[in-house]
Amino acid sequence: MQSMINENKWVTYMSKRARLIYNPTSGREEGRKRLVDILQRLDAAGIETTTHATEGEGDATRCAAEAIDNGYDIIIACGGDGTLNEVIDGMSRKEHRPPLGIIPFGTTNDFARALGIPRNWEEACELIARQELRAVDVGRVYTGNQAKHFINIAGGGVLTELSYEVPSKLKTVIGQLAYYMKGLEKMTRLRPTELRMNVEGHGEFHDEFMLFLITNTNSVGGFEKLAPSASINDGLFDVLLVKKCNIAEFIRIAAMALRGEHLNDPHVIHMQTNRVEVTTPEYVEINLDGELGGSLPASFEVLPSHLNIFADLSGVSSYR
Ligand SMILES: Nc1ncnc2c1ncn2[C@@H]1O[C@H](COP(=O)(O)OP(=O)(O)OP(=O)(O)O)[C@@H](O)[C@H]1O
Repeated sequence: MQSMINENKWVTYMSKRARLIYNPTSGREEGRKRLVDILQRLDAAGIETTTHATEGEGDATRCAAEAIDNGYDIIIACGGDGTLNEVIDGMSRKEHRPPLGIIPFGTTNDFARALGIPRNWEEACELIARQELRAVDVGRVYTGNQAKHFINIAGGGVLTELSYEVPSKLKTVIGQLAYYMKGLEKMTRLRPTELRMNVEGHGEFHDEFMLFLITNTNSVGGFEKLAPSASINDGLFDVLLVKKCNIAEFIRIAAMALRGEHLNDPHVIHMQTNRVEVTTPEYVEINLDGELGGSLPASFEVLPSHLNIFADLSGVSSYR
């Protein structure tokens, strides 16, 4: 607590304590280089910030949970979608969840893009300083009796394995292009998977599918029109299924998806729901926000308005 004299009156104000969790290897390692500037900017806004540099997988999850236990007023995730996913996972398990700030320094930054959080670090800090909060839905997935969380997308099928196959060094050097290069390589290995999906309100789907996607936002892997009706606070997932097809058809559907014209294709099934169960006789890995999240069988549910995130409520800021 600090005190100061303002117009001859003693005014007492509480400065806020923030825990900034950053991944020094994210994107082009920009977060690490900008750290001092970020701390100065937050300090000027009355936010006293301590930092934690993540050392590897799972570290951001642990650190976010500890920060809540230690009574921090604000948690800030600084990195890419993987770091953000881990922070959200750590926070979503807790009963008390302080506001979350996001400074995007990753390669794709899907969630920041979906929320209109600027890619420019100064503008992202400005949003945190302004302290306008937006409630957002979080996805919870159970595999066995283990629960994990995602903010942007969950999925399975051959192409969703893409993101964790791109080596981080390659991502650092050439950014988003790395995904597309790896994607082209993967096309040659494309094959369908037998899935049984129980979609609340829509019934059971049992067929061979190229992939399934369960999205919480409308911006996924650079495809900004993948689920045009998806909203981060409607209490619903958008589910997309692509039925068995050949490589040429799949490339055609992917090209249509870039333009947001895929939903009427006969190979594509699109639904909105708050709960999905997926089983398969095969071994199918699950992708959560771009990272490996276990394997099927799994059940997915929406936690409506589970987190409060610093965002621009006027809609003026945008990711660019
Ligand atoms: N010090 C570290 N060295 C290597 N990997 C780390 C380190 N700290 C965290 N990680 C791992 O790196 C993963 C990816 O990080 P992150 O998403 O922030 O960056 P990115 O992959 O460049 O961005 P994007 O996910 O937007 O493509 C995290 O899920 C985390 O498990």
